[in-house]
Amino acid sequence: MRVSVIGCGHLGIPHAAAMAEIGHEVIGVDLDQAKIDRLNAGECPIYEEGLPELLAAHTASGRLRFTTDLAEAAAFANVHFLAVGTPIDADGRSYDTGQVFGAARALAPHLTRPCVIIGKSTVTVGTTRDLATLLARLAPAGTDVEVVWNPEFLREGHAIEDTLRPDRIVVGVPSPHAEDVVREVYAPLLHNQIPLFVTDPATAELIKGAANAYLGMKISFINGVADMCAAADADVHQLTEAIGLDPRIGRGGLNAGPGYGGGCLPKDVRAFTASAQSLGALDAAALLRAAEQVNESRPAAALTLIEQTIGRPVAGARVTVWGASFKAGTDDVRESPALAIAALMHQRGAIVTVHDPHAVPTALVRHPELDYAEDLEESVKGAELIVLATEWPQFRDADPKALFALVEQPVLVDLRNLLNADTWRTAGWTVRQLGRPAQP
Ligand SMILES: NC(=O)c1ccc[n+]([C@@H]2O[C@H](COP(=O)([O-])OP(=O)(O)OC[C@H]3O[C@@H](n4cnc5c(N)ncnc54)[C@H](O)[C@@H]3O)[C@@H](O)[C@H]2O)c1
Ligand SMILES: O=c1ccn([C@@H]2O[C@H](COP(=O)(O)OP(=O)(O)O[C@H]3O[C@H](CO)[C@@H](O)[C@H](O)[C@H]3O)[C@@H](O)[C@H]2O)c(=O)[nH]1
Repeated sequence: MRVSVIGCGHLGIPHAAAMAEIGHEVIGVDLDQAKIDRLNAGECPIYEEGLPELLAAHTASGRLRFTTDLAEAAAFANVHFLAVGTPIDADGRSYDTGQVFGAARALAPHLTRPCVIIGKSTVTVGTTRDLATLLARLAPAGTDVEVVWNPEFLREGHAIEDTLRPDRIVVGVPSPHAEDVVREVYAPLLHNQIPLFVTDPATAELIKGAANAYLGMKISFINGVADMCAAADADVHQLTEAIGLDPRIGRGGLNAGPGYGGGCLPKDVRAFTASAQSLGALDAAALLRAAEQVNESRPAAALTLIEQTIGRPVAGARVTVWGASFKAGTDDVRESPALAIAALMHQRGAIVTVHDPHAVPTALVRHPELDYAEDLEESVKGAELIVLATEWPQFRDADPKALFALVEQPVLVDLRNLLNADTWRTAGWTVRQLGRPAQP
C-alpha cells in the first residue's frame, strides 16, 4: 500500500520506517526542511536503537522518502497517518491540538479521492469526531475522507520493536470500510498474531490516556512507597520484586526512581486528569492529581536524599550527574527528571557537571547553564558526589575501582537502584540507593 506519515518526530520516524519494513511504500512529511533533508539522506535525527539501519535500508531501496509537501503526500497515498505533536497547552493541563488540526487543514484541499486518515497522536477524547467534521467540510472528497484513531503505545528506546511487535493494536473506527483499511495496513502484523482491538473512536482515544495515566500512577505509587521504605529502613527493591510476583500487580513499570519524565507520561497524566475533571469524574481526577503531586515532589525528594548522604547542603559541592535523558535508550530530554535534579542542585549553588552517553547535545539546548562532559571518566574528575539519575548500562558497567582514583570524594547516590552497591562499597565508595537502607 502507499501510505504517508505526517509528522516526523519520535513517533513518526520509527513509524514510517516500520511501515516501509512491513512492505508499504511510504512518504514521511514534516514542516522542518532541515530534518527532511537529513532523513532523505538516510540520516537519523534521533537516537533510537535499530532506527538508523531501517532508515538507511528503506531510503536506499526507494520504499521510503520524505517531503515537506502535503500535496505530494496526498497525490501519493490513500492512507495518511497523523503523527504530529500534541504538547501541553499554555494552561499547562490540556493538549494543544494545534498541530493536529493545522496538519488536517493543510492536507484537506489536496484530498480529492476517498482516503483514510489514521490518527496516532495522543489526543483529547472527541478529537476524531471534530477532525472528521472539519475534513468533511474542507476536503473536496468530503465524507469520503474517513478518520480512524489508532493510538500508539511505543516506548522510546524500543520504538522499532514496539511498532513491529506491539502488545496490541487499538483502533477506533467510524465504519466497517475504515476497519478493512486498517486491517490491510497492519496485515503483516496481524498475520503474526498481534491482537487487534477494534472499538469506537472515543473509546480508542480514552484507552490511550487511561494506559498512560495508569503507568504514571503505578510509578508514583512505588515512588511513594520508596519514601516509606526509606523512613522504615526497608528495601523498596525487594518489596517490588515480591509484590510484582502477584499477576494482578505485575513487575513491569514498577521501578522506583526519580519520577516519570519524557514527552508523554507527564503531559498525558496531566491531560487525562483534566479530562476527568471536565467530564465530572471527580474521584478519578483526585486519584490522578495525587499521582501527579507525587511526581512533582520527586526532584525535591532526591535532593533530600543527596543532602542526607553528604551530610550538608549541596551549595558549593562539585556534583556529577550521570544521565540527562529522561530514561535510558533515548536522547530525548523532554521533562527529564535527571535534568530537573541537576538544575535544582545548580540553583542551590552546587557546581554541576552532567554526563550522558547520548543526550548531551539535546540537554545543552534546554539547560545551557549546566556544565557537560562527553566522557564518563572526564565527568567524575574532582567530583565530591556522583548522582546516578538515568539507568544507562554504561553507568551500571562503570568500574568503581578505576573511578575511585579520579574523584575527590567517593560518594554516589543511585536514584535508579541500578548499581551493585556491594561491589562499589567494597571498592571504597559510600553508596546510597533510593528507598533502600543506608547500610545493608
Ligand atoms: N514519543 C513517543 O514515544 C510517543 C509514543 C506514543 C504516542 N506519542 C504521541 O505522538 C505524538 C507525536 O509525538 P512525538 O514525540 O513524535 O513528537 P515530536 O515533537 O517529536 O514530533 C512531532 C513532529 O510533527 C511535526 N509537525 C508539526 N506540525 C506539522 C504539520 N502541520 N505537518 C507536518 N509535520 C508537522 C513537527 O515538526 C515534529 O517533527 C504526540 O501526540 C505524542 O503524545 C508519542
Ligand atoms: O518502572 C518504571 C518505568 C518507567 N519509569 C519512568 O517513567 C518514564 C516513562 O517511561 P516509559 O514509559 O518507559 O517511556 P516512554 O517512552 O515515555 O513511553 C510511555 O509513553 C509513550 C507515549 O505515550 C507510550 O506510547 C508508552 O506506552 C509509555 O510507556 C521515564 O522517565 C522512566 O524512567 C519509572 O520511573 N519506573
